[in-house]
Amino acid sequence: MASHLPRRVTGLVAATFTPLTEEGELNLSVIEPYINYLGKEQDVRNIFVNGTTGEGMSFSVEERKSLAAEWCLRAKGKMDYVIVHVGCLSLKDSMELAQHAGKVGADGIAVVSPSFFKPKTADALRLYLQKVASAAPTLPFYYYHIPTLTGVNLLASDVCKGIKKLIPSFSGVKFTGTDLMDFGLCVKYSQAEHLLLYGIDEQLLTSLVLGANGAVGSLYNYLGRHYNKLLVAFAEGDLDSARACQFNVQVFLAFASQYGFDVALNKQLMSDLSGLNLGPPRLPVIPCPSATVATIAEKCRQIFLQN
Ligand SMILES: CC(=O)N[C@H](C=O)[C@@H](O)[C@H](O)[C@H](O)CO
Ligand SMILES: CC(=O)C(=O)O
Repeated sequence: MASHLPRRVTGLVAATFTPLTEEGELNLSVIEPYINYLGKEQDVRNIFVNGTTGEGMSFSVEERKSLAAEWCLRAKGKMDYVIVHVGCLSLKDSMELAQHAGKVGADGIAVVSPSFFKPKTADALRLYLQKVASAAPTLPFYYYHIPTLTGVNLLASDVCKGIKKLIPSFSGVKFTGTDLMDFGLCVKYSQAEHLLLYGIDEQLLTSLVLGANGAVGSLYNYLGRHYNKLLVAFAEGDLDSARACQFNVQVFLAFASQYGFDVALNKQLMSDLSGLNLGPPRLPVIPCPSATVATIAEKCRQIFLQN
């Protein structure tokens, strides 16, 4: 086991989309240019793969392994930190993916709660997370809290209680929720021991005030540079500029929401804005009409190229 402390992830973490061919198969060849784009064009040095944005739950264990291996391989020397999401409905599948993530060189793993049979108590969820973590005991472990998608409404601050004793590799929470009291309690109880990564990009600024250590989200794929300005402004105490950055994102998302902003639209928007060909989403998600994507991409350029 390494004698040094695990490196800490800070700043922006792009939750990557999964590149597919027109036929809906993995398109691994896009991963290397994707990583180059994030580094060079967006100044983003951390990635979170196979999560919500990456439609991770829609892929088979084998596909998820291929993706994790390729992202880790191509990220070497270019990204500072790769977190692989390994949550599944089956505990055994998650354990297999956790072990695999360690073998291919991930810097950390994250796990959502199972969402068909749901844990009824924080205790039950902690025991589940402990099992997954035990398959890769030296890999930094993150709990991924996303109640709107899992339907598991346990407070993250309850899940984190005493978790370090159960999971020695516990390193933090990816908190994708709007309950800022729960988020605040996570920060308070962590006592700076583990990280709080916030996951609702449109209200990142609020989480920074409460002590977020970093941000994981889909918008950092194409608005990384913009969000880096927000982080700098906040760090310098320039709240007017930080708010202006955040409000621009809110104006943009309010516009995009009128068209039903979802992972399909988001992925197609990324293809349009980056020039990468990420392909369609996987069923049951349905692609968005290209005219709609073009309208939203245009709005995005209008807002963010001027500011
Ligand atoms: C539900 C979902 O996908 N949440 C993402 C992260 O967890 C966010 O990055 C959102 O995509 C983003 O905040 C836009 O709503
Ligand atoms: C957005 C996000 O954090 C995820 O894709 O899981």
